[in-house]
Amino acid sequence: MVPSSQGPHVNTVDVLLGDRSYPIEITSDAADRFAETIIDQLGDLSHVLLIADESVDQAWGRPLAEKLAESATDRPIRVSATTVASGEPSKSVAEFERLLAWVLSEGGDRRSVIVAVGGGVIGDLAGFVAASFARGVRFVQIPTTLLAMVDSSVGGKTGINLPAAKNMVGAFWQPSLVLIDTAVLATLDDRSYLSGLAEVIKYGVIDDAEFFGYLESHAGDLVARDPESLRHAIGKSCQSKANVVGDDERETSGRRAILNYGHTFAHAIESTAGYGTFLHGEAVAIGMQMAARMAIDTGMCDRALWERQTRLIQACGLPTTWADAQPDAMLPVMMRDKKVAHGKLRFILPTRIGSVEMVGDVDESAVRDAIVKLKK
Ligand SMILES: NC(=O)c1ccc[n+]([C@@H]2O[C@H](COP(=O)([O-])OP(=O)(O)OC[C@H]3O[C@@H](n4cnc5c(N)ncnc54)[C@H](O)[C@@H]3O)[C@@H](O)[C@H]2O)c1
Ligand SMILES: O=C(O)C(=O)C[C@@H](O)[C@H](O)[C@H](O)COP(=O)(O)O
Ligand SMILES: [Zn+2]
Repeated sequence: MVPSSQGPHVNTVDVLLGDRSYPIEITSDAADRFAETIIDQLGDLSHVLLIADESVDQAWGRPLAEKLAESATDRPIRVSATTVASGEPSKSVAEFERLLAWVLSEGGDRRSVIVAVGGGVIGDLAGFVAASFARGVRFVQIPTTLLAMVDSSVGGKTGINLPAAKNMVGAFWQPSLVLIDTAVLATLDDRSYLSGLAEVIKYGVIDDAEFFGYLESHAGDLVARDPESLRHAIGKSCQSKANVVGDDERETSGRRAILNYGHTFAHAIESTAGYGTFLHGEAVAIGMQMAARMAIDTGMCDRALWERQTRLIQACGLPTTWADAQPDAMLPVMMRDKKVAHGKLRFILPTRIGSVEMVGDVDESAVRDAIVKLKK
């Protein structure tokens, strides 16, 4: 991304959904232009409600709020701002209710626009507030973690957790705009950063064998946050997700369910370990290993896939096993997965690198075996 006299280079990926289409703008060192971009792209904008993760508020939330208030001198914009405590426990009914009350007390109405500044927790939570308040107001995603840049800010799945079921309450509600500035990642700790690489690896396994090969040869660069490899990985991931969501916005045809690879296990890992014990990406890494293990054991894929996936996950500094995994605790939680149909679990399992299938009618013993085999 080379800055020029016209301003920084912007790589745009479009999510094509008819009248709900929107651009994902990927830039570096351009966050000071976000206020202008929001004003230009959203048009009729009189009130912005900015919801930021407390850990990025000072560096990114407040400066954006000030710029928004200053930018439109001809047509002043009222800006309200609040913060949310960092971490998965904030994706709760209590925090959702607090934010709805806050929007109301700030005089929010159907013309208000919610701007989410943070990782997947803030995007999911603030997006659900946007989907719910006054039966839906527009919202903008400004992702500040790698995971949010490559996955959660795109596609319109918003929601919160119930104590025993991850993402169980929510809505499909598309953002009007996604603004990514990779410079924001400079303050992200290594554990949270690496967690985002799990969802990047997911796109390689489910959709794009060539990209998987790229990740194998650039894992070291990505772990070291090499800017060029990072921009490539973010662009490819957003394009894969945009294609899938464009084909099946609400997971009705089954196509979108491929984005759930590893997630039936991952959500049970997050929930049974206690929200916040594992970062989402860490649980997805272990969940993809459990799913690949099931695929080998049921003859759906060969061992080579398993070996390549294991090596890549490990090269990205992510866990591949969970010593405390308890099938008896995980199975009841898995039965609340949103892919369950007619009381039966359905899994996304790989057939080869770049291709997965939805599989129903899996024996419970195969699920238990996969969990136990990854219990090291
Ligand atoms: N909606 C979707 O399609 C979708 C997709 C994938 C994941 N998710 C959800 O996203 C959540 C995980 O997202 P996440 O990994 O971004 O976690 P997160 O939002 O909890 O962020 C991780 C940590 O990084 C901190 N942080 C964020 N940006 C920072 C920055 N720039 N500098 C310093 N610290 C920063 C946060 O305070 C937090 O402690 C999970 O709840 C998961 O279910 C949703
Ligand atoms: O966008 C999707 O569709 C996904 O499945 C992306 C996942 O990475 C993400 O974790 C999502 O929130 C899981 O959705 P859920 O429907 O299983 O709760
Ligand atoms: Zn995920």
